[in-house]
Amino acid sequence: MDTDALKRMAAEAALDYIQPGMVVGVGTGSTSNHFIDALGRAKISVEGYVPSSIGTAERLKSLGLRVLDLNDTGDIPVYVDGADEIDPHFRLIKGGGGALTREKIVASAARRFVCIADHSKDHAKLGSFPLPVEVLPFARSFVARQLVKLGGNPSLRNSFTSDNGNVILDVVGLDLSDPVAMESKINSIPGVLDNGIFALRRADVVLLGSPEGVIRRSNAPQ
Ligand SMILES: O=C[C@H](O)[C@H](O)[C@H](O)COP(=O)(O)O
Repeated sequence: MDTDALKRMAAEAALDYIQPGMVVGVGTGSTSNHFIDALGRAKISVEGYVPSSIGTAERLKSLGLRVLDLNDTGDIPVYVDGADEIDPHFRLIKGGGGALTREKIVASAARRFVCIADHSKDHAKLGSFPLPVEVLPFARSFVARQLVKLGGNPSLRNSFTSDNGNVILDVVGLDLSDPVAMESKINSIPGVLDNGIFALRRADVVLLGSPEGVIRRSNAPQ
């Protein structure tokens, strides 16, 4: 079974967490795109969807699904999104597609975060995927120097501007053995919008597509 089929399997399993009348947060990326397509087929009568990126909003609209502005909703019952790495404590690295800042905002506004991925994203510890950091263009070089002081080796993502008009530094070499501490340290650098460590706001449920079926892990009472 190819990776895309495993992503689709996890995405379709996330429909179990969607109830009529809900406001649903929707992530970004290829796995989230499968989730959007599954929503389009399922036609659940939700109140609407809060997208984590312009691309996600466009895909939702193209399927006739109602898009809501986060500023017009209260707390969101559920957020569904993919990840680049997942550790056994439900902590994540995200931002391979550069949508990490809005993703973290919508995830933080959600009462339950359901993370969907193929099983290759499952890692004993975080750190093999280069950590995306969204940075104001004005502060790019300054932030890069601070990341080097933290032990990292940043490189500018080529020809990429985020939905918020910013650049992404992809950082290798950081010690992520304490993800909460590193998430906070990086975010305290002036000019950093956010970074792709999701440890302060972890996933609550992880659904992994695997050749044996969907592996379900839960971090919270259902
Ligand atoms: O910025 C992008 C997101 O964090 C994605 O959710 C993440 O990169 C996973 O993407 P994919 O589902 O395409 O593997």
